Amino acid sequence: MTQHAPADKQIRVLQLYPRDMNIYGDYGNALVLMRRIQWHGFTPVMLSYNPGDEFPEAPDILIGGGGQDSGQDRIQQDLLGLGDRLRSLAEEHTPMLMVCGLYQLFGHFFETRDGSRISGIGVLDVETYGTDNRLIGNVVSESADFGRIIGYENHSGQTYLGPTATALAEVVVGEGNNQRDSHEGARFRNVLGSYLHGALLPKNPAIADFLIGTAVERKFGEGLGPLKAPQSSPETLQRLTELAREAASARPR
Ligand SMILES: NC(=O)CC[C@H](N)C(=O)O
Repeated sequence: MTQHAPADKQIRVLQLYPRDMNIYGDYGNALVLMRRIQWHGFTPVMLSYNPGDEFPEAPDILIGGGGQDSGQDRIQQDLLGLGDRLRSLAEEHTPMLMVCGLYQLFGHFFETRDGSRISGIGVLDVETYGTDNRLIGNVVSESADFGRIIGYENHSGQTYLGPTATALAEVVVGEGNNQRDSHEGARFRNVLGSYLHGALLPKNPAIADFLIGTAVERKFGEGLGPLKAPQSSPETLQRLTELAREAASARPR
């Protein structure tokens, strides 16, 4: 079986700020994308961007993870410098997944508990306020676009959607964006923001395939075929995913 697609069929995945923004298993999202891109018959290319780097050309998918408030503070200036470029990519329907700390900074701002503001780039119409309450534990949520989304939250910031934001999902178990409404995450075009780590994509392959399928459609004008994993049947992969989802859903918070 051919495991490698021709080099011209590359899908370029760009990880934003992996040095500072990459906790609670977020790197697993990058690994899942690499593997599934290959299983879908394309060549994955992993790129990283840290403060001061040259921004890689033509990324097809962007991902970003969570971090401490101090990490968010460290990347703030650099991220603001990328604002125009990232807003254009979002407007052009580039698929992106931003988790927790970078979800907050893809919004307008994160106001920490001491009242200082870490500015965001406003791709998503959301605002975040630090609180004394840390929201921790597994989350089960329902999304119109992706079905049941399961993950793990750990944040003290609480996020509120503005008038032009759409929630990614509604929480069934856990807290999600905040303790007042039941929203989890946000979506603008193909940009998904979510509080869920764990990592998110191993337990939610529907979201991984949305990111990959959107990238493939935009770049090559074709849809995704069936998954071809060299060592496992699709049924085995499905079963492993289900076991992980069941285990996470059954754990107490
Ligand atoms: N897990 C995270 O990314 C946390 C983000 C932010 N520092 C908060 O506590 O809200």
